[in-house]
This record gives sequence, structure tokens and C-alpha cells, in this order.
Amino acid sequence: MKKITIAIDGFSSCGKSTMAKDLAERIGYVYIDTGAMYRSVTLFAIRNRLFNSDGSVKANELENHMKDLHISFRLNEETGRPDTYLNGELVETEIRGMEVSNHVSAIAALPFVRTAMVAQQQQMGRDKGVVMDGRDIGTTVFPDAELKIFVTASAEVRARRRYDEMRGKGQPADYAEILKNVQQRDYIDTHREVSPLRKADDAIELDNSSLTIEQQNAWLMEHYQRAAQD
Ligand SMILES: Nc1ncnc2c1ncn2[C@@H]1O[C@H](COP(=O)(O)OP(=O)(O)O)[C@@H](O)[C@H]1O
Ligand SMILES: Nc1ccn([C@@H]2O[C@H](COP(=O)(O)OP(=O)(O)O)[C@@H](O)[C@H]2O)c(=O)n1
Repeated sequence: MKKITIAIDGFSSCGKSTMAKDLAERIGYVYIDTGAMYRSVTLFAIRNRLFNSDGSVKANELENHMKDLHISFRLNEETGRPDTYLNGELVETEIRGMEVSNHVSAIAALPFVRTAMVAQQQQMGRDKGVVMDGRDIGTTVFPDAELKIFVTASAEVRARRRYDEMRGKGQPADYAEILKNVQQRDYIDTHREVSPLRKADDAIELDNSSLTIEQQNAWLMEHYQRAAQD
């Protein structure tokens, strides 16, 4: 089997990271959650009061702060999966909350944020052997990836999955608020000027609305084996 690059893109909350983490663990690849990077920049901006009251970003100020912002991943021995650190602080729980979810797509639309994140992602994946998930991995970060997947499911199915996940973790969750957030992020992510979310021409599409997690993992493994064949 040759070492390849695997790009998994698609809409919010459709199961990208679930399938990406499972595959990476099983084949010994590094998993990189690029959404966690945009979420970390957003947390930094919230903490440093870089949002105006109308939700727009104080872009010039954030740009000046970008050099103070360091995002890294460290393997969690217990879960076997990477945790996200912002300037050395574990932020895994905080970046998944609704406040960050409600602001992240505005941050991710800023060209200077994308340039900085994409450069780090390309560096992290330079030796191949990575499964990277996000919105622009197959189109912008690794346009030459040997395997590209584009995942979709209806907004209602995706909101239900996120709702169940949050409730399962004992977090407060409101289905209507989550659905609205998913729809708003879909809109901003597909309409922004720089690297909008879209299926790469050579990506394989997977609508997993009626697939179980086990079925989609098996589907991805099959595609990996085909793509990595010598
Ligand atoms: N095929 C599926 N059926 C039901 N739930 C799923 C499926 N795939 C993923 N999930 C669940 O949906 C939620 C969102 O999945 P996640 O992988 O975080 O999505 P994404 O990375 O696309 O945002 C998680 O709680 C996950 O366990
Ligand atoms: N490669 C990426 C990854 C995420 N993002 C942005 O970051 C947000 C959060 O990404 P995520 O993957 O954590 O979102 P979920 O699908 O987990 O809800 C997305 O809604 C996008 O606005 C992006 O623009 N480009």
C-alpha cells in the first residue's frame, strides 16, 4: 500500500470527523481536524473581544494578533484521538460550544485567517499519511490528494445528530437553535469569496443520511484500499 493523502470535505455535522478519525486510527495515519483550527481562532477572537455587537469581526485587530496565536494537536492517550490546544491550553470542550459555532463561519471567511490556516495544514500534511477533514481540503489545501470524499446529509439529519451528541455529553442543547446554526454556516461556508465549500470535481460524494456509522466506516475503508493500492 502506498502512503496517500485523504481529504474529507462536506457540510457541518454530517459525520466527517467520525469517519476520518476511525479510518486514521485503523490505518495508522495522522488525523487533522481543520475545523478545530478555525474554531480555535474564533475562541481567541471571542476572548479578546474582537467581535462587534452586530457579529462582524474587528478584522484589522485580529490580523495583528495572528502572530500571537498558536494552534496545536496532541494525542489524548485515553481516547486515542488528538486534542486541540490554543497557545498551550487545552480548548477541546470550549471550541465545540454554541458560542464558537455561532461565530466561526465569519472568522473562517477572512482571507488572512484562511491563508494562515492553510499554510499550517499543508505543513502538517507534507509527508502524506494524513486524513484531513474540513471544507476546502480537496479543493485548496491538497488539490492533488489521492482520495477525496465529499459528505452530505439533510440539514435536519445533521442537526439531529449534533443535538443527540450534545445531549449525550450532558450539555444543554436546543434542536431549533442547532438547526439554524447548521443552516447559517452552510450558507456562509458555500457563499464566501475565498475557498467556498464545494465538491472538488474528482471527489466521491457520500450522502450518509441513512447509513450507520459502521456502514460509512466500511465504505470509506473500501475506498481507501482502492486508492492506496500500489
Ligand atoms: N452515519 C451516522 N449516523 C448517525 N450519527 C452519525 C453518523 N455519522 C456521524 N454521526 C454522529 O453525528 C455527530 C456529528 O458527527 P461529526 O463526525 O462530528 O460531524 P462533522 O465532523 O461532519 O461535523 C456525532 O455525534 C457523530 O457521532
Ligand atoms: N477547512 C475548513 C474547516 C472548517 N471551516 C470553518 O469552520 C467551521 C467549523 O468547522 P467544523 O468542521 O468544526 O464544523 P462541524 O462540521 O464540526 O460543525 C465551519 O462551519 C467553517 O466555517 C472552514 O472554513 N474550512
